[in-house]
Amino acid sequence: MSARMKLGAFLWATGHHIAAWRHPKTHVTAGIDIDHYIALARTAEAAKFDMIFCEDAAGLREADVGIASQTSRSIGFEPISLLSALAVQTSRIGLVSTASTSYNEPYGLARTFLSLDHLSGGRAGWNLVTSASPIEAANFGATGLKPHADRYERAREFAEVVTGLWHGKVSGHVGQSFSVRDPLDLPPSPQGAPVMVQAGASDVGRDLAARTADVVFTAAQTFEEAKAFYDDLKGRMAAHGREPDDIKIMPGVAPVVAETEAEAREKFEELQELIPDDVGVALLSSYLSISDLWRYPIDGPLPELPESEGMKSRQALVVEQSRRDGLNIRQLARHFAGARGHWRIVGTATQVADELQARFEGGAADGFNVMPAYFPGELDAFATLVVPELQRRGLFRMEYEGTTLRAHLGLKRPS
Ligand SMILES: Cc1cc2nc3c(=O)[nH]c(=O)nc-3n(C[C@H](O)[C@H](O)[C@H](O)COP(=O)(O)O)c2cc1C
Repeated sequence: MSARMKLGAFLWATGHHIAAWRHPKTHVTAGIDIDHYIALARTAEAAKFDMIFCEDAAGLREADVGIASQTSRSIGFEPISLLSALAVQTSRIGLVSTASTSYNEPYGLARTFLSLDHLSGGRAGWNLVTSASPIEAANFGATGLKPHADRYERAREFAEVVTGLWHGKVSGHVGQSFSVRDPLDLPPSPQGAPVMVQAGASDVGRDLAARTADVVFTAAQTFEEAKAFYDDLKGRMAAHGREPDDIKIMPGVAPVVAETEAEAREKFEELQELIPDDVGVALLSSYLSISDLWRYPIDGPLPELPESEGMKSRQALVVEQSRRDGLNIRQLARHFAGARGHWRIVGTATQVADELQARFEGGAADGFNVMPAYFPGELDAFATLVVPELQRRGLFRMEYEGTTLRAHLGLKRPS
C-alpha cells in the first residue's frame, strides 16, 4: 500500500450520471467546450489530484442513435487532442487518455503519446484498451468485433512495441501483427516515458496489466470485490519480475457529496428524476438481454424473462433486486441507469472520506478515480469538501512534491 492515496479526476463532458446533461447546472455542449475543460483541469490541479483522465471510444456509446443522443456523453473531443490543449493550460497535473490497440498502429500511437509527454513536461499517460464495442468495430471495416483473445494478443505485442519505442529500444521489430523499422524521432521525456494505464478485468487483461501497467482502473461495488481484484492483480506481478508497489490500483468512485447527508440525497434524487424513461428502459433492457421491455407498463413489475444468453449474472442481479425491494420497471431503470454499475457514495465529506479510507487502509485500493455526477458542480464539491478532509487525515498530499506524473504516483523512472 502506498503512503498516501492517489486521486484521478475522470472528466466526462457534462458528468458521469447518465442524465447529467439535463441538469440545470450543466450545459449540453460541455463535451466540446475547451473553456469548460480548462476550468475542470485547473480545479483538479488546485486540489492536487495526481491526474485527469479522459476515456474514449471511436464511435457512439449506444447502438441506438436516439438513445445515444440522450445520454451525458453524446458529443466530445478526441481526448489526445484535448489533453494537448490542456497541457499548456496546466503545469503539474497528469494527463491520461484512452487509446485503442485495435484501431491504431503502435508507431503512430507511441509518437503521439511521447509528444504529449514532452510538451507537458513529463505528465502524459496512456490507458491501453482493446475496445470491446461492436459499434466501434463497425467504423473500422466491415469485419466486426475481433474475438477477445485475438484483441489481447494484438494488445500484448502493441504494448511491447510502444514501450520499446519509448525507451529507445526498438528498431527492426517484426512480429505477428506489427513491423517497425526505425526508432522514434523523439528522445525519452522528462519522466522517461508516459505512464501505462489499463482497465482490463478479464484473466488475460489482468495478466497484461501485471506485465506492463503502472496504473490500473477497475469498477468494484463492494469492499470484498475491490480487495479480491487488488490481491489477484498484485499477486500476478512477481511472475513478471515486478514488485506489488510498481502498479497503483485505482478503482472508480462516483460520489455525490454535500454539507449534510440530506442535501446529498436530495442532489442525487434530483439527478435520478432527470433520467428519461426511454433511456432508463433501454439500458435496463440491455442488462436483461431482452429487446421488448418497452412493451410492458413502466409502472408495473418486470415480466417473466427468458433465460439470458448474454450477461447472465447481470440479469440475475436485476431480477433479485426487483423482487427484494418490490421495484417496478421505472424504479429499476433509474436505479441501474443512474449508477451504471459503479461504486456510488452519497453523503457528507466525512462519510465519503470514511469509505475511501476504509478501502485504502484495508488494502483494496492505492487510490481512486473520482467520477463526479455532473460538472463542474460535483468536482468542485469533491475538491472543496472531501480533499481537505483527506488532507486533514494525512491521507492525501497538501502540495505536489514533483513535476511529473511518475513523481506524483511514486513510480520508478523506466530504465
Ligand atoms: C475506469 C474504467 C475506464 C475505462 N475506460 C475505457 C475507455 O475509455 N475505452 C474503452 O474502450 N474501454 C474502457 N474501459 C473498459 C476496459 O478497458 C475493459 O475493456 C473492460 O474492463 C473489460 O475487461 P476486458 O477487456 O479485460 O474483458 C474502462 C474500464 C474502467 C473500469
